[in-house]
Amino acid sequence: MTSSYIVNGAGNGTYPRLEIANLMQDEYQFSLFMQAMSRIQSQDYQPKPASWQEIGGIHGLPYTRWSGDPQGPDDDQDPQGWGGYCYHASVLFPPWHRVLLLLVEQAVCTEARNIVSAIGQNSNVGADEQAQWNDAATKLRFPYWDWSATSVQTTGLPAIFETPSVDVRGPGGTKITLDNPIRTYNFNPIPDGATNEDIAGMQVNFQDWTRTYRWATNQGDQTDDNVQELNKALEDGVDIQDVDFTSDAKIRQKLGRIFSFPQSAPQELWSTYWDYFSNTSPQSAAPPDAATIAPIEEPHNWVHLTIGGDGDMAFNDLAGFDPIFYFHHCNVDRLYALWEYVYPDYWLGQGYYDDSGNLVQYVDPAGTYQEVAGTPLTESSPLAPFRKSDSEYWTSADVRGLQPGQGRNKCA
Ligand SMILES: N[C@@H](Cc1ccc(O)cc1)C(=O)O
Repeated sequence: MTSSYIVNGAGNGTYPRLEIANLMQDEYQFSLFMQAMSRIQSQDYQPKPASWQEIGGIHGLPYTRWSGDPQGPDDDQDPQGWGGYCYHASVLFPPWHRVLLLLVEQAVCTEARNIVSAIGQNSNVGADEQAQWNDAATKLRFPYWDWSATSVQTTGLPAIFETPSVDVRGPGGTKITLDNPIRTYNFNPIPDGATNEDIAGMQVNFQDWTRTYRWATNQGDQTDDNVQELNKALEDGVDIQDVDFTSDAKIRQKLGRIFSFPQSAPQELWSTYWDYFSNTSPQSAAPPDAATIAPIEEPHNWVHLTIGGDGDMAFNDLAGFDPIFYFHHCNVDRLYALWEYVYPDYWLGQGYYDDSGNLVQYVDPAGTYQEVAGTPLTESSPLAPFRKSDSEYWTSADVRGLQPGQGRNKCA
């Protein structure tokens, strides 16, 4: 049997994830990041579990096993329910996506180190320059896009996400021109199960579209991103039939409410507050301030819709293929880390307390590829398909918190 692809993050010590604009200031890191992204998106990239096609396919479609977990089940365990691996509307929403980010970061940083090793063979590269590349490969982390910055209201989506080609620094002062790997992903192949449909009067053609789109313009061969419409949605919001593409100002306002939790709630409400922070469909009874707090998942959903329009990011099934998904989730993960720092006690643990003081377990609301709906969820539930060893999956407890003593947080 082929072995599992063990997820252990970027490696090489602890370095900050940078905002995309800051990453671009570092020519060496930015070059390695963009080259590594291009390479993992190429056809037949090896190792296969670290290829974009495979990583992108974990979240939603295709409803098949990720090649990094060959010991996982062969089939969708709950064909009536959700068929991807991701958790939404669930207490596991923040930690599951945290581990997905460890995987994509590992794939990119590993490839960046491969690029730097090859530079080491290049006789036009002197010792000083080699040291710069080595340093960049050590420090590189997956960048985030701060959609919560006020500048987004006026400048919209940063241009780097839309420019068709990008020049980066090559070895020995050369220039490398890349098809921009963070603008779109070219499917290889289009995921099984992708459909063409009419959604709120917008025709989406996922079964035919050979690449990811944001606010896809028209159809057939003419399809492209409609950045103007995307930016209009970010700046002012757009309503199409019943779908609300929320403006960035409203998204930011909603985000503020995730930091309006009470500072020191009684212990029996700790898990309830996690429930009301982590997801849009809490299972515990509403705490006293339910009307003023908000879950991180909600502004997160709005960003998906506003960036995607009638394109991939707006659909759980396909969002994971658009490169911007991971910049968005890196920002969500950053906000989640800040929240953990402010509210270190609030945590799902083993469940919540009901009115009679009984401990009640959360359950998986929708099922996943690996799990049937109704399965109990605790801090020890496996976050499939991510393995921390051949015999164990990562758990939420493993990736909990920034405070000393919380979780085991061993990801360097
Ligand atoms: N389905 C979410 C938005 C969303 C889209 C894609 C995702 O991966 C996640 C969330 C909503 O309608 O609010």
